[in-house]
Amino acid sequence: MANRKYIVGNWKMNGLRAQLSDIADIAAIAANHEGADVGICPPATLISAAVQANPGFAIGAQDCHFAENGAHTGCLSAAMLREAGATYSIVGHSERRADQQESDAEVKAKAEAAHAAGMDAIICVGETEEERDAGQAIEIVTVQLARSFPADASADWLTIAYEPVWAIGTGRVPETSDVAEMHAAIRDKLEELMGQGSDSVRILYGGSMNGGNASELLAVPNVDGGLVGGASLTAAKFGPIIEAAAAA
Ligand SMILES: O=C[C@H](O)COP(=O)(O)O
Repeated sequence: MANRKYIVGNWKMNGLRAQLSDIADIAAIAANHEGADVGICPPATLISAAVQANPGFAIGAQDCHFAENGAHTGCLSAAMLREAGATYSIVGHSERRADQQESDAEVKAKAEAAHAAGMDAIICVGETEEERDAGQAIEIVTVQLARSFPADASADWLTIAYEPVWAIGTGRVPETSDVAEMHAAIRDKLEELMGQGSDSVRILYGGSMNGGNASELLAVPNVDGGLVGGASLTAAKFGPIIEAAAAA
């Protein structure tokens, strides 16, 4: 089933208040391209201001804690982020899986916490270069997905992002045939995990997507959008990706 394309910009640890004007510029481009769904996940410090300045534009969080509250210094609960105005949260990004040793079980609990707080969730999965070279990419990613998969999952609130770790921020992009093979494997796994409705869950590709390669990547079967890092930081770079998604 063809899904409407969904493009999310993940700003990672980039952005001070001075960059709120970039979000406004991106929101304006998105408003002119109604054929695609577009959002930005700025640092948590900018969520509230970004939401207030851009009503109707989808601002998300980059992570949330799995607990409702408690002694977790420096962390933010899903309810806090929802109250700040985030309508969805990325969970399980590979940078967090690596830096914070986040387990699949934690990622699952985070997705469930996001949903319980009234947010949608984008669960990230992806293999390392060593795992791909060893021919294990599909096994690694589908097992990661199954173990990170939340209870009561529904396309109404769940999105999956496939991000090969070796393609993130490197300028390297997999062959489209490899992207197609992986997205088909994720689609099959979703059907196994969810049954009916699984074909409506959008599967994003992430890893060095830019204005030059977005059209080709978005044309791959089962690629329902993109999770974009570096090329989402300015309207000049993100605009062409939004245009490609709206035209896809
Ligand atoms: O969350 C976004 C991804 O990690 C992709 O980042 P990138 O577009 O800078 O490669």
